[in-house]
Amino acid sequence: MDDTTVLTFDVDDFVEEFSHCFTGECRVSVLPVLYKISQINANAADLARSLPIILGVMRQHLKMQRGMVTLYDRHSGSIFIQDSFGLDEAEKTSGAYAPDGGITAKVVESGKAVVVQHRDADADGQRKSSRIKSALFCVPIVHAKRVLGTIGAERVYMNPRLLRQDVELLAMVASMIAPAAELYLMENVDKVRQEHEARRIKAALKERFRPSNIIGSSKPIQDVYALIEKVAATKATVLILGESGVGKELVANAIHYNSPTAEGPMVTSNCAALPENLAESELFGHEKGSFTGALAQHKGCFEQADGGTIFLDEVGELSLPIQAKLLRVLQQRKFERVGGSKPVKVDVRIIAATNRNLAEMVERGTFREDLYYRLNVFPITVPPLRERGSDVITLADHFVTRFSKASGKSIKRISTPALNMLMSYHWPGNVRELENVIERSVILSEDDVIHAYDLPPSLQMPKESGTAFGVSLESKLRAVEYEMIVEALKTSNGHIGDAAQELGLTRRMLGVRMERYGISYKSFRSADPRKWGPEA
Ligand SMILES: Nc1ncnc2c1ncn2[C@@H]1O[C@H](COP(=O)(O)OP(=O)(O)OP(=O)(O)O)[C@@H](O)[C@H]1O
Repeated sequence: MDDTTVLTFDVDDFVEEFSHCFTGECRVSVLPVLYKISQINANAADLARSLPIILGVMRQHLKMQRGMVTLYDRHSGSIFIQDSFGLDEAEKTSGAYAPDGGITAKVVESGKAVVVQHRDADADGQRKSSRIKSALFCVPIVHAKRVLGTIGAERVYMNPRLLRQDVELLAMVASMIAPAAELYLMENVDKVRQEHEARRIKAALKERFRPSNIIGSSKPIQDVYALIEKVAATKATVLILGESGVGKELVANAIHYNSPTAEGPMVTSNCAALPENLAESELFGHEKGSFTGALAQHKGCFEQADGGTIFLDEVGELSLPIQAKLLRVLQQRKFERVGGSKPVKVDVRIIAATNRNLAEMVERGTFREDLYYRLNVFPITVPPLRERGSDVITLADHFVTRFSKASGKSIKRISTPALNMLMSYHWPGNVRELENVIERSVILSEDDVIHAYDLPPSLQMPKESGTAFGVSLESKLRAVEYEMIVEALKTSNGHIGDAAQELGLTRRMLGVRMERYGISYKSFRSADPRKWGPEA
């Protein structure tokens, strides 16, 4: 059992209160360390270079087990770990502290030092001795009355006087490095913020691209999940095939973020968007002065992806000369930058995707056969939405939740006729089209329901979609009439009399209309609102 005490100090009071410890043998051991740190600070003009040395002194001379220096960006309200030792990978890569949690945040908020002491205690929690087992402490880096960051450390202490002395020492180090921290934040604020943003986006992407976040539970998409799981653990080249908008990029991300190099970069290059003359430089980089406008050396996508994954989207669009270069990288894992002669070696996993029929392109001579075989090591075909059955509804529900949340609406359901239309449509644009359709319908919706008339006319085309409605005024009116009848029958639980009354029609008039649309009252005797067809 241990017993924990948290103490908060104004650093100046603290230094005064414990200055008695700054005598005798303590003082003798502290002075050389302080001198060393002040030298480091004076010699290393910028913070990024002096911090590793200061942390080294903390580790070697002060025998601390963990140490970290954080910086505080007051504009974004974020606290970043600028440098550290002894932290585990997760702590290091998490990179930032939420301002509302932990002692670092407390120190930034209050501008006061915090010391957390762990003491030995009996099994019943009674303090056994005043001996401190270990302590965690954190002091603010303050300049011109503004908190710029913190220095924190953890150590096992047998002697409480040593703890006081260390806190005092780090408070002095903090005030020594404060001007350099101020300068660093001023000069690098954009970089610091971008790095933080990149970390945040990466964390968000990782979350978003977990296979469990790929919506759908139909058999064809479950087969895709199984392939993702199998191949993610390997370094094999993957070729993702499927129509436009089926979710190929999502699959590529799921493979990367579940692979052993998930912490490495994931660089996407859209091959279709690369102009012929720039494609080589974009993919493989260029040397300074290699062509007009090459003002500096540029690292291409392959180099940027070193240690991670490159995703070559729309690979079927690459020209034959670039295909030849790509083949060489796949064979040798090395290339030269444009205008360069030194080979660059990279360790990159390659994922390519296309909505084209590459085998056919090989036959026509527009895609290199050898490259095709190099890419086609582990093909994954993502099925079109029209073959995924009720995934349409699951995805539609998912997008309704997402877009209604984003727009501050509280849409609760999709009406039965609207679900019917979604299910009958052939979705040439696949999930992307469904996403756009739902986003639009959420904007149009005026109550907490997505109605058939909130859906775009393209979904009401009889020839393509197989629904009963067209785009003319007449057919729109029929769509509305159909929906009103279905809704009234649902409300009345299939009682034609009640439904007719609600609609202001006679029973006979409603019966005629129901017959016209092939609606049976029986299917509304079920209370399940998720039954998407009146005949279901
Ligand atoms: N199963 C899914 N679950 C959730 N969202 C999905 C799913 N599949 C696709 N999406 C969404 O649909 C949109 C299109 O997906 P994506 O860009 O991955 O398709 P693609 O096949 O790569 O398209 P293209 O061939 O045009 O590049 C994205 O916004 C994506 O988030």
